[in-house]
Amino acid sequence: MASKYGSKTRKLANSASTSTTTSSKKFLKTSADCQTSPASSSVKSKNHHQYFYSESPPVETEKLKENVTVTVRFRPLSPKEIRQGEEIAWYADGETVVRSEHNPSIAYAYDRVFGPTTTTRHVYDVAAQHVVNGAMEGINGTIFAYGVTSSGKTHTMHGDQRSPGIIPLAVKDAFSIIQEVPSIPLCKELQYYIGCLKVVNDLLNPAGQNLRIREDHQHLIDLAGSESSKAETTGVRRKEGAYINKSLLTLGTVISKLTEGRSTHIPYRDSKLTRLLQSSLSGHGRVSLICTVTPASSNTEETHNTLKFAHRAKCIEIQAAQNKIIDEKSLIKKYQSEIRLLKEELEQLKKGILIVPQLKVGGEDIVLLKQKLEDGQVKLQSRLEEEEEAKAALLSRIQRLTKLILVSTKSSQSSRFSHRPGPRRRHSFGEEELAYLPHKRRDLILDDENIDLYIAHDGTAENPDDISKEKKSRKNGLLNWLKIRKKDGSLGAGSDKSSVVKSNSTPSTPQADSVNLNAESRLSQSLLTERTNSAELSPVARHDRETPEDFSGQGTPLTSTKSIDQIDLLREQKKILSGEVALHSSALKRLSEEAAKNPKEQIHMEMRKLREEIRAKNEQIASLEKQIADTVAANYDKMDNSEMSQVKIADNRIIQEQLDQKIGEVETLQGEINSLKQQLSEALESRNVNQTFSNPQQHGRMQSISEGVEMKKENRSLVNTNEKLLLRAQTTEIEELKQKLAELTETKDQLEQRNKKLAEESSYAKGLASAAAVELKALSEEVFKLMNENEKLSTEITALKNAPTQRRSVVASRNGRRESQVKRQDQGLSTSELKKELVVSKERELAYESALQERDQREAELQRKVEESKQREAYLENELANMWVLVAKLKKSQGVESDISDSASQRTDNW
Ligand SMILES: Nc1ncnc2c1ncn2[C@@H]1O[C@H](COP(=O)(O)OP(=O)(O)OP(=O)(O)O)[C@@H](O)[C@H]1O
Repeated sequence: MASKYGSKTRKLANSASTSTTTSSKKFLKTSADCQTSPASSSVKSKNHHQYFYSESPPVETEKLKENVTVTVRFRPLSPKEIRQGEEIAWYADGETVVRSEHNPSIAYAYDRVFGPTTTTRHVYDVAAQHVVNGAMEGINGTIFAYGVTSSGKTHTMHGDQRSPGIIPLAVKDAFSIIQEVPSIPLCKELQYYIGCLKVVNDLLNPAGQNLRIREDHQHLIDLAGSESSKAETTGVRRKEGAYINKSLLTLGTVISKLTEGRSTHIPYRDSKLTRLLQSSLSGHGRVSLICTVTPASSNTEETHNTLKFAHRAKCIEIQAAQNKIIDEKSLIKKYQSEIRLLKEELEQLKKGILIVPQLKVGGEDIVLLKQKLEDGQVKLQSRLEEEEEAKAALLSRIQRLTKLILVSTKSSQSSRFSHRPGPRRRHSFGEEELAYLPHKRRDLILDDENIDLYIAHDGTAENPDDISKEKKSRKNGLLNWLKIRKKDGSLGAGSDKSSVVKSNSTPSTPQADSVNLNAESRLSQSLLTERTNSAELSPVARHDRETPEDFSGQGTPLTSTKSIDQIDLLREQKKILSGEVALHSSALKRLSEEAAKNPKEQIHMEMRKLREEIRAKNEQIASLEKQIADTVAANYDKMDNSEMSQVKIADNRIIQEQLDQKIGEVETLQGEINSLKQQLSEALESRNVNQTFSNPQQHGRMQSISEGVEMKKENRSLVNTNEKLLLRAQTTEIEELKQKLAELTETKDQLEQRNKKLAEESSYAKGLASAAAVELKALSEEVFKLMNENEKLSTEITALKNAPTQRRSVVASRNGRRESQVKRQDQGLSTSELKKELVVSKERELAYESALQERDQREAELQRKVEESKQREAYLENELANMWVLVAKLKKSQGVESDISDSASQRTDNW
C-alpha cells in the first residue's frame, strides 16, 4: 500500500564503560568513497572489491568513528510482474554493487547488496545484528527500511511465520542475550512506528496513535518509503504520497547537508520524518539503513532514486557511544555530591580562598593555587564592578526621572510656593513609589535624596528641623504632588475632588499612605495624569500660565533645561504607555487563545474592552508624540546652539533606538507573515474552508480572527507589537483549524469505511438468509418424505407383527390338519411324508423370522434418520433465528428495513 512506511528503532542502555563499535572496519574505507560519483564508485567496486573490504586495521582515531551501515535488498519479480512481461532493470553485481541493466556504466557501491534469493535471516546477520549487539552493550541503535511501495520493507522488517523479519529476529536475539547474561543491568526499550500522512502511530501500542514528536535525546524513530507519483495515484493516496515525498525530500536534504560537512544548519525540523530521525542521524548511536528495491523495469526511476539516496546516506558519519544507566538513587547521590561540592566551593569563595581538593602543597601546586586564587578574585572583582555599574545606572535613571518630574512641575510649585518665604523644596519620590525597587537600592536613593534634593533655592542647605518636617511630607510622594497640582493648576479631573482637598490640606497624612495601589501603578498613574494634563494644555500655554518666574525669561539656561526635561518627561510617559500597551496586547493574545478554545461571550467582551483600552492608549501615545514635536519646535528658537545640538543628539539617539527596534520587529513580522501565508495556503489546499467555516463554533473563531485582524490594522501604524501578537494569535487559530480539519477528514474516512463494511455485511447476511431459507425448504420436504416413509414402515411393521398370529393360526390349523392326518395316517399315510412336511414348514418359519428381523432393523434405521432430520431442522431453525437477529441489527444500523422485510416476505412466500 502506498501509504505505508515501515519503521523500527530501539533504545537500550547499560552502565558499561565507554567503548565503540566492532563493525566499523569495513565501512571506514567506504566512507572515503562518498564524495565520488556513482560511476567512479562502480569502477572501483568492480575492479577493487578489496577497496570496500579492506582488512587493514583502522588507525586509533578512526576507531571511534563509523558510518551508517547501508545495505540494498532486491526482491524477486512477482508472478504478476512476470506475467506482465516486466524486465530486470537493476541487478546485484557481486556482493557490494548494484548495476543498471540498461546502462552498465551506472553502478553504486554499498556495504552489502542482497540478491533476490537472500533470506531475511542473512540480511539480519549482516545488517542488523551488530546494531542489536551494540544495543546490548549500551549503544543506541536504529534500523530502518527505506524503499518505494511494494519493494519489500514489510517483508524485511516484519516478515511472516515462515520467514520472520528483522524485528522478531532482533527481539529474539535481544532476549536470548538478556537470558544468557541475567546479571547485566539493562534498560531496554523497543519502539516501532509507522508514519502515514504526516501522522505517526506506535505499532507496538494500539493506544499510541497520532503521536506528537517531542524533543528528547532518548530519542523516537520513523521509517520511510518513497512514493511513486504515477498517474494512477489519486485523492488521499496522492496526498499521502506527496507528504511522503516531501519527508523524503527533507531527509535527502538533511543527509546531503550532513555529508557536506560545511553546513551549520541541518533542517531536521522541516518534516516529521527527519525530526524522528534526528537523534539517529546526528547522534551517537549505530544506524543501519536497509534500502529495499525492486528489479522491475516499471520502477526504474524510483529504484534509481532509492539507490542515489542510499549512496548519499553512506557518507553520514556517526560516533557510537555507550549510555550509562542512572537510576533514581544514583542520580540523587550524584546531585547530592554536586550540591555538597558547590556549597564547599561557595564557602571557600566567601572566605576568599579557593582550596583545590586533594592538592598536595608543593612548589608547583602553590603556584597553581595562587593562580586560582587570583582568578577567583578577578572574577569576584569583575562581578562586583558589574553590580556597581548596574546600581549606578539605576540610580542615575531614578535621579533623572526625579529631576524631570521636579523640573516639569516647577511652574505649579512656584505658584504654590510663591507666597511662602524661605527656601523652596523639590518634591521627590515617596517610599511607596520606590517600593518596587530592591531594598538596598531604595536606601541608596533615599540617602542620595538627603544629600541632593534638599537644597535651598538660593543654594543654602535647609536646617535639620525643616528637613525632618519635609521627610514627613515626602511620604506622600508623587501621588500627593499630583493631587496638589490638580488643585493648584485647576487641571485635575473634577471627579477626584476629595483627594485634592485631602492632599492639599494634609499633604503627609496617613490617609494618603493608605491608598491601596501598588507603587508601580501609582507611578504610572501619576505620570498619566500629568500626561493628560499636558494634553489638555499645550506646553507653550502651560508655560505661559504656570511658569511666570522660571520660564518667562527667554534664553535663560533654566528655560532651555526645562524644555529639554519637559521633552524627556513626555518621552518617559510615552515609554510607560507603550509598556502598558504591550501588557494589554499580551493579555489580549492570551484571551484570544482562550476564546479559540472556549468561545464565551464574556471573553469576547473582555477582549473588546482591552482593544478599546489599547486604542485609547495608542491615541494618547500619538498625542504625546505630537506634544513632543510641538515642544521641540516651540523651544528650538529659545535654545542656544549647544543646547539645540544636545537635544538633537538625544533625539537622534532615541530615533536610532526606535528605528533599530522597528527594524527588528518588522523582520520578525515579515517572517511570521511568510509562515502564515504558507500555512494558510496549505489549509486552503487541503480542505474546503467554506465547509468548515459553516460550523458555528469555527465561524465564531473566524470572527475573532477577523476582529483581531481589524484591531491589528488600526494599531499597525502606532504599535507594531500589537500586530505581532495578533499575528501569533491568528497563527494559533489557523493551526487549530487545520488540526480540526484533519480530524474531521479522518472521522469522515472512518465513517465511510464503516458504512462500506456494514453494507458488505448486510448483503452477505441477506445472501446467507436466502440460502438458509432454501435449505430449510429442502429439509422440510425431506422430513415430510421421511415421515411418509416412516408411516408406511410402521404400517408394514404392524402388519408383520400381526403375521405370527396368522402363522400361529395357520400352524394351528395345520396342526389340526396334521392331527387329522395322523389320524388318517393311522388310517394309512406314511411317516416319511409327514416328516418332510414338517421340515418345509420349519424352513418357512425361519425365513419369516429373518424377514421380521430385517424389518426391525430397517425400522430402527429409519427412526434414527428421523431423529437426525429433526436435529438438523432444529439447528437450521436456530441458525435462521441468529440470521434474523443479525439482519435486524443491520436493519437498525443502516435503515434498510424495507429491503429486508421485502426479502423476508419473499422467503415466506417461497416457503
Ligand atoms: N525478498 C523478498 N522475497 C520474496 N518476496 C518478497 C521479498 N520482498 C518482498 N516480497 C513480496 O513483495 C510484496 C511486497 O512486499 P512488501 O509488502 O513487504 O512491500 P512494502 O515495501 O512493505 O510495501 P508498502 O510500502 O506498500 O507497504 C509482498 O508480497 C512480499 O511478500
